[in-house]
Amino acid sequence: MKALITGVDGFVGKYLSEYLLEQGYEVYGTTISENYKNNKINVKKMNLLDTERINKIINDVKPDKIFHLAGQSAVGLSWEKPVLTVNINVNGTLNLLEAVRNHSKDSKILIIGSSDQYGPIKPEECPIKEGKVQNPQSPYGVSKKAQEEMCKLYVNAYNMNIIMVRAFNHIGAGQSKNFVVADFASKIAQIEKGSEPILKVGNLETFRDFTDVRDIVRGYTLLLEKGKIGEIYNIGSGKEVKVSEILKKLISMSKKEIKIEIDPNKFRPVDVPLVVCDNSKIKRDTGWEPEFLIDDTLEEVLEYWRSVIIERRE
Ligand SMILES: Nc1nc2c(ncn2[C@@H]2O[C@H](COP(=O)(O)OP(=O)(O)O[C@H]3O[C@H](CO)[C@@H](O)[C@H](O)[C@@H]3O)[C@@H](O)[C@H]2O)c(=O)[nH]1
Repeated sequence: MKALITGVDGFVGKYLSEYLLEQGYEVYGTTISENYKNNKINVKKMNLLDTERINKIINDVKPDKIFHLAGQSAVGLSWEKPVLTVNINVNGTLNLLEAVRNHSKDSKILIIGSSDQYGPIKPEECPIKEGKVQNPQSPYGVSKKAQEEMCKLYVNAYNMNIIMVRAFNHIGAGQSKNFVVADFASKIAQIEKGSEPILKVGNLETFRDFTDVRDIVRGYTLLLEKGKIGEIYNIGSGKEVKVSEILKKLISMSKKEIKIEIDPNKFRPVDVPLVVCDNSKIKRDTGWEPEFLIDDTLEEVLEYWRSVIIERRE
């Protein structure tokens, strides 16, 4: 069974490729980077906006399963780079769909969307079901909604084998500092290594549903094995945590005295206050259950940053 992961060198791609290898898949992965090497899988350099290259790779590999992870995934960054975000997330996905339609129509494709597509949610609408009307409030959320609309069209018009997932926040070792847990943990590790003991943070009042990335990649794999074509699935733990609580937990794992400073530059023009996943559909159709506990994942993320941050010498 051949699986192709776009964006294999990203945070989720690295975990997914390991998991698929363990499951016995022959793994192919695309990257935009010149430097990514992994001799356990077949790595192909590919830019999602290079249609010729995408067509060639899909035609050569003809994967049984495609996990489309490549994209611009940071909500904060999408406010700074809205055009890039839409180009990669909408046009890039469309280029992939066209290549599959032309050269490998039987491939099953998992398209990664986001809970950010829902936009602001009232407490009484939580946990959020897939049927909730979408009202995205960031360039990123709008791009992911548009991506999904294109996919629905390709299922209806061309009978393509596409399953769509809306992922809620996920965390783990190796995630970029654009995301809140990695941002906080990396700064705590820096402070432990001698930086000024001031932790600058953004909006601590929001609630998010955090899931360990290892649970997420297992869910993605189950969706392409057992999910229904043309359907949309939420994936997330089903539990909400306040961002201030995450900060408190991480700081309590450190022996250093740390002063918290609210930095207005870290606030976003619009920030969704509350997100909680109703995961009953993915559980029902695939048997997926989250396994990791958030406190254990936070410990591991902090340990990871401790291992990569170098001692500061004055
Ligand atoms: N990054 C960051 N966020 C902070 C900080 N302080 C507070 N926050 C708040 O922490 C929350 C989570 O921020 P992110 O980790 O950047 O995640 P997100 O905006 O919820 O987006 C993530 O989740 C989506 C699913 O809901 C994903 O689709 C998206 O790709 C991303 O992973 C936001 O309310 C953000 O304002 C900080 O110092 N850094």
